[in-house]
Amino acid sequence: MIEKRTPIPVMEAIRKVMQFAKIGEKEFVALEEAYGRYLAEDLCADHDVPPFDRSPYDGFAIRAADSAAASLDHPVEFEVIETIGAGQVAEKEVAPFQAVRIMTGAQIPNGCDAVVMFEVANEYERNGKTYMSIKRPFRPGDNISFQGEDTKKGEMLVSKGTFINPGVQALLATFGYANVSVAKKPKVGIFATGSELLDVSDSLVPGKIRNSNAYMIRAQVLRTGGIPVYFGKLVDDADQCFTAIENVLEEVDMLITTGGVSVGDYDYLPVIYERLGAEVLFNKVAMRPGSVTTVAQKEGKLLFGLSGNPSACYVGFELFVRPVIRTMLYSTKPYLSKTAATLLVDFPKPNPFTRFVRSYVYAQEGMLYVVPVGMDKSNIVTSLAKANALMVLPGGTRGFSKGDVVEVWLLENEEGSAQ
Ligand SMILES: Nc1nc2c(c(=O)[nH]1)N[C@H]1C(S)=C(S)[C@@H](COP(=O)(O)OP(=O)(O)OC[C@H]3O[C@@H](n4cnc5c(N)ncnc54)[C@H](O)[C@@H]3O)O[C@H]1N2
Ligand code: MOO
Ligand SMILES: [Mg+2]
Repeated sequence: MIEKRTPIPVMEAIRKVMQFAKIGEKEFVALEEAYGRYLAEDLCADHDVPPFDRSPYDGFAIRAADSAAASLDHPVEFEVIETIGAGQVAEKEVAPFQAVRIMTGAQIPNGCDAVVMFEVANEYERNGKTYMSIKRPFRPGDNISFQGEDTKKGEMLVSKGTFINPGVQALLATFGYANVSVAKKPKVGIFATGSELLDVSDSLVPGKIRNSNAYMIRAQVLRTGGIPVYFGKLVDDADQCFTAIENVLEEVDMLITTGGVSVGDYDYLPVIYERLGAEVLFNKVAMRPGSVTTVAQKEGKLLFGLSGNPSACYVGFELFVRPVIRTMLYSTKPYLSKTAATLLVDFPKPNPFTRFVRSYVYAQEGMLYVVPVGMDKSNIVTSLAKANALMVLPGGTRGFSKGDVVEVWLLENEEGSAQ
């Protein structure tokens, strides 16, 4: 007699797992290494940006009041007393009807309050001196990039848990973070179980298949921001699996196994959890694929028993492992980003359990559309290559039609979702 398992709703299963999700630790990395990491602290402006009034153009800095009488018929003349480039500061006092030749990015000289672009000035020499004239008045503030106009000292710029993209890198550099406080990447152990598994470089022999889950999961861990630690594959032998798993538990923040979680004669994970003294949080989820997904915890450390079937394994990772990793990376939005899209084909299968259909979402003329990719069975591997989303069809529904608006969870969107 096999043990009877009671499926629990997906959201309840996720909640159970998340009770054991921990906030991670911090570490410092050089700014050059920070791209792709997650901020461990809020980023606040500790000075104004720009830090001084500066010129947004190449031209002449003037005192706007001097230009008040300028017109087409009566140009006003200024003596050009100095030239400054970006990084230089004017040395001379600017008296009435004097100007400083100034380049983009240079600090506005004291007393000046407007910039005249080269294109609207007429520059000439007379008696060994340089002059320029203009034919229209300028107001104070014309063509000035003001101190603090980008951001003011004390403003919160980016919060803890934010993915460091190239824009965040620019901010970190602007505020002088040669070293950046980032979330330490969690170490995620991986075992693939199954006596049928060949190494990637092996030729096919009768009854055996190549181990694809290990490489898929490695990539999913990397995509999520963790460090995959692949311990290799295990044959379906309870003792060997038990010893191997027990030996590595200390080394990792969480452990993923694939395969061996169902009710087959060689599915040893249930026995192994028992021998480890781990508490099984659930061993059946009302979802397809991945209904056999089992999660256990030992002294707060999560053991994810993902299905051996590739699509079920993939979905199990995204639903249960991803939010745990992202929480360790300080994310307040650890779940997959959620949105809605218009279904482009009929999907007549009824859904006794909530179905996560590997799908492709795309935008066209301001609308989002979704199409399932490949065959919707949990042992399918090829559909995964085309999927950029999971279409979520709630349990208890009778099938969906072309034109229906359905929920989709995005697999490759960095933003994430708070629930
Ligand atoms: N009597 C029942 N049989 C099954 C049930 C059930 O409820 N009652 N559930 C089915 C469902 S649903 C799934 S999903 C699978 C889950 O099986 P396991 O998690 O125990 O995984 P295995 O038996 O080890 O393997 C299943 C399948 O996946 C292939 N596999 C395994 N590892 C890999 C790998 N690393 N790379 C690629 N493919 C892998 C394996 O060869 C099998 O074909 O159980 C159903 N049975
Ligand atoms: O767990 Mo199985 O993936 O439901 O197909
Ligand atoms: Mg099995």
